[in-house]
Amino acid sequence: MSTPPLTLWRGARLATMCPGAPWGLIDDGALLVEGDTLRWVGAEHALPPALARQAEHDISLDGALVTPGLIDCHTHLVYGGHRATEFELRLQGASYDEIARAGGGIRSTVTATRVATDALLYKLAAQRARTLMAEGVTTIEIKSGYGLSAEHEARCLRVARRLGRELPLTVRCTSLGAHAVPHEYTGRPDDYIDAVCDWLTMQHGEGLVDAVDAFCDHIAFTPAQTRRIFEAARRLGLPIKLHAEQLSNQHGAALAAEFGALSADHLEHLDDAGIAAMAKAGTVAVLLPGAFYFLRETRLPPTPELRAAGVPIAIASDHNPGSSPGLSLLLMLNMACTLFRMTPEEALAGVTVHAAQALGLAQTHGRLQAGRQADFVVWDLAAPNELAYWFGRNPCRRIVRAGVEIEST
Ligand SMILES: O=C(O)CC[C@@H]1NC(=O)NC1=O
Ligand SMILES: [Fe+3]
Repeated sequence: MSTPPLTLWRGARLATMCPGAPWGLIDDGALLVEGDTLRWVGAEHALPPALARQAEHDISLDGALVTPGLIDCHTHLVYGGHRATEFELRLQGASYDEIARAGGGIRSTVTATRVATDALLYKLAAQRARTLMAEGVTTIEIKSGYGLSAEHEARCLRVARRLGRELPLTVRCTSLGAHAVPHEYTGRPDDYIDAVCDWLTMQHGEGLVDAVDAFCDHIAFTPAQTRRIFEAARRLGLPIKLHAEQLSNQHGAALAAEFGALSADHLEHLDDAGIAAMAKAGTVAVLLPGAFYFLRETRLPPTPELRAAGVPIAIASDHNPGSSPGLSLLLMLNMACTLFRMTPEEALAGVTVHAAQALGLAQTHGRLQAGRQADFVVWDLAAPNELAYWFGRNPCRRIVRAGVEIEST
């Protein structure tokens, strides 16, 4: 079998995000790409001449900044309809909780999603994915959670899987049946949890699931109900994640850590016991500044305490129609610094190294390192801290995903 061609990208300022230097920075760097993999990464002067001579393509980047492909590790990209009217109601004083309890919120998007055709759900989700991709996103996690029945949850996961097949994008699918109780199960949450556990087996059998998630909060599911979802996931050998401590402290993060969760997400109400449990389990804290901002939250996630405890912090868009209808992961970098007081380097690690870890991709994605998938972005920027500094500007110049340059849309 013929070996794939080697392409040399030289004259780059590499923010490798590898340990050893801030940003893993290599000023006069080079990448050697073989097929979909990084074959060599380092200072250009150290590149073995014999290896350089094998390159069929030689591209000079004139000192441009290059980072790993960006990873959006928490989205709800597949849904129908929108919630702009709810946005107006909240501006007039209604709370997110009140709207949800009155049957709006997630349930209203479930209604719109169930009546949407597969073709429309795919078209809408693909448009959203391409918007994220235009900013250098090469990996996206996509949750279900707006179908809330065996049929419609599977439909949404199939749409997500199709995005990974048809777009130059790595897609990880997360089953989030325990997002809300659908109207047909009103007053019967435990019966609904039974149904979710049952259809999880079918989804897994069809290859639709990479991880399982739930919404553990006072307006959603209890820790006991969440535990049943986790036990079903464990029986299927599926990793878990959790929407935890977003609106109240249900000690969901500690429960997620008990099950060795890949991540616990939101975390505005996370306490010291939850932080310690996450640190011990190696569970990633996924912070979602878009939801914090859009819901006008005031309680900050405990970033200093997470940092002190050594809990890896990831940042994601949480794109969804109710709490975070934004499609700019770069803006999330700025918000992570401006609102959550993370450093620009922590924010970039949050959408590369730590986001990869939150998706179970810690060995293959998130760093510019030999042996990893060749996902990288060339930026019209000189310094890596500019990525969190500029907002409302897209400085992405060229995107390579799995060794193939993506035509900018
Ligand atoms: O409002 C929605 O449609 C989803 C909101 C989203 N889901 C969740 O569990 N927390 C959130 O912020
Ligand atoms: Fe979410």
